[in-house]
Amino acid sequence: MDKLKIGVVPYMNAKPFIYGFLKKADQIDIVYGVPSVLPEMLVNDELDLISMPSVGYFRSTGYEIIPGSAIASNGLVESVKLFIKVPSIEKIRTVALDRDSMTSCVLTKVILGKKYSLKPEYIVLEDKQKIYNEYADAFLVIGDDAMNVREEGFIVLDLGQEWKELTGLPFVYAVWVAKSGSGLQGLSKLIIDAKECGIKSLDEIADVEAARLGMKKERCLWYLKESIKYNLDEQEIRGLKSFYNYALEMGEVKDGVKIEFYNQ
Ligand SMILES: C=C(O[C@@H]1C=C(C(=O)O)C=C[C@H]1O)C(=O)O
Repeated sequence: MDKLKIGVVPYMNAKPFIYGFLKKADQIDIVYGVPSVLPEMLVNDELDLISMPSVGYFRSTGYEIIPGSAIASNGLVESVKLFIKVPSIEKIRTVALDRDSMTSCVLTKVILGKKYSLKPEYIVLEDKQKIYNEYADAFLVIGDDAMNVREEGFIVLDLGQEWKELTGLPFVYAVWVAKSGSGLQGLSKLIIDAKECGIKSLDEIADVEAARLGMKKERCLWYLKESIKYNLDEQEIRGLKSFYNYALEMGEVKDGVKIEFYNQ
């Protein structure tokens, strides 16, 4: 039988799932890609299943969400941050958005628009090192890099926390998605099993990640245990629907997309 090709983000937040997938290397091939490139690989049938940026799901049809798992936060996320260079939030006129991101680019627009009544110009942040130059007033950085930015001289907004303050809900950055009618069996169990295996091994994962990223193990463990949430339960689904409504109002997603679950 062909191996299942799973596309995942290369960040620490996906490592609990990856840890479990690696235990089934005889059945699974893992392909790493940043959030802005994975959806296209699913469309082109290069992959069977991906951690789909929530916005990617809401921009298309023909996908289904595998129940039970997500990459989410309920308050502080630590790895999705807006670094503001101007002296106050109200002074932001230009924002450079991490080119690797899809969901958090729209989250930035929702937070600045709805919480701070701002409509800045948005440009692309091609190279994260450029945030130390002053070519925009604020910079969105996601993933592991966001945790290693030198924060002196910036006002920093944690967008997971900002979302929680705006809505009182968790925020879902990515869901697990396959094409509708792909006929693949047992996907929900496969992902839940992988996640449970990873969650039992967070201590070991934190050790590896600390060495990989040059970070303290305690910080990695806190991030993996407290900041990132791995389940897609009722509250997360409410957060996802609320985000869809905001994104729709801002013209960022397709009209009429439903949250459809994969049930094979
Ligand atoms: C929490 C994060 O979530 C990621 C952010 C995404 C995005 O902004 O498009 C997509 C997938 C997630 O894995 C992060 O990048 O740190």
